[in-house]
Amino acid sequence: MPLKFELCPGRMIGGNNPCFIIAEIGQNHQGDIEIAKKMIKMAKDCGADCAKFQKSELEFKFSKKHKRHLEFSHEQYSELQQYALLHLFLSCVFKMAVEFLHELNVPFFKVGYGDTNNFPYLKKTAQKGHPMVVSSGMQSMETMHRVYETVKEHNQNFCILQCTSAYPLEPEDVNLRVIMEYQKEFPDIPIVYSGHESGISFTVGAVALGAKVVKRHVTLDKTWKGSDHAASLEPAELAELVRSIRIVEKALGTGVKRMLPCEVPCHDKLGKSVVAKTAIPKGTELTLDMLSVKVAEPKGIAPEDIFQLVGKKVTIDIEEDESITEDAVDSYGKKAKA
Ligand SMILES: CC(=O)N[C@H](C=O)[C@@H](O)[C@H](O)[C@H](O)COP(=O)(O)O
Ligand SMILES: C=C(OP(=O)(O)O)C(=O)O
Repeated sequence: MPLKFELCPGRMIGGNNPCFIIAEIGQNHQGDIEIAKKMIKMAKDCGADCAKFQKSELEFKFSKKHKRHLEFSHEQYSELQQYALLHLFLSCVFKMAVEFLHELNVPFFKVGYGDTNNFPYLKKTAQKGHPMVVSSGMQSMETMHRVYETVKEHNQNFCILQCTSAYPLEPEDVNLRVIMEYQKEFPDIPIVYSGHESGISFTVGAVALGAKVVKRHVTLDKTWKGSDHAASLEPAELAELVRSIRIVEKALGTGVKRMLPCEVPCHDKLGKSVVAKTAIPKGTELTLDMLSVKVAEPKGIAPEDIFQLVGKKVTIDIEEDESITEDAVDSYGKKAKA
């Protein structure tokens, strides 16, 4: 079962692939297509991997008067998709939108937390066969198990994201440890983080914990009217988030623990060796109380090998504080170490 899959054409996620960074434009375009285009360009310029919108079919979601001015038409979405200079995808929020987004052929489907436990919708979305990112805001682990089973039956390429549905999100409610719980509960899918906090630190922390995709709301101005702006990143913050994530990814390294070439100067200066605690005449059989560990020149036997010296004879006279080198010990060396 894949821990990695292609979320957008040519862009794998999961495993050691770079974290996929989604700039959520959502409804922060204020219903103005020119602002929407500006935001797509801004997301690209800041280094995000994708700009995301939310497509709702309002008659299925809300009563008649609800914020109609914030919703673009199908034609406008097609125009935006043409405009998009980077991978654009649109989140689907209700049944009819699934059909439209399928027609629009967006690279992947995002299920917002408002629909995560809407199982008929989830199944229908999964059956469309596009890769999926499913939010877990407002849900329980039990529901997320049902979500996993439901989607998995129809679609192997999906990920689940940790999200707390509060704007702006306070540190004590972020619950980044859920990322690790999901990694244990759902080991064959990538885990994702969607943040509604202000600032970038929790999102960077989520990447350090293994989030393979992150999603943050973005805005051109946090003071604009609307519920999401305050929990959104302005361009400079988005750019900083991308920079920080890329640095943290480098810092995550390989996980292989060994002395790295960059540590050699430090080891040359501060690495310790086994030295003689007192003068040791040639032919003496070594005991632990004859040995000490110090920074010494030249380097001698490494401290971790000190016990292997016990019972061995020295082949030369060794002075107090002098390093004990391999050459000075009878039958010491590779064979003794092995
Ligand atoms: C569930 C979902 O879609 N949530 C989205 C993602 O975070 C939000 O952007 C909402 O659309 C937004 O907060 C709603 O704002 P208003 O309360 O102004 O309609
Ligand atoms: C609600 C959404 O996002 P999230 O659940 O990640 O906050 C969305 O993508 O529309």
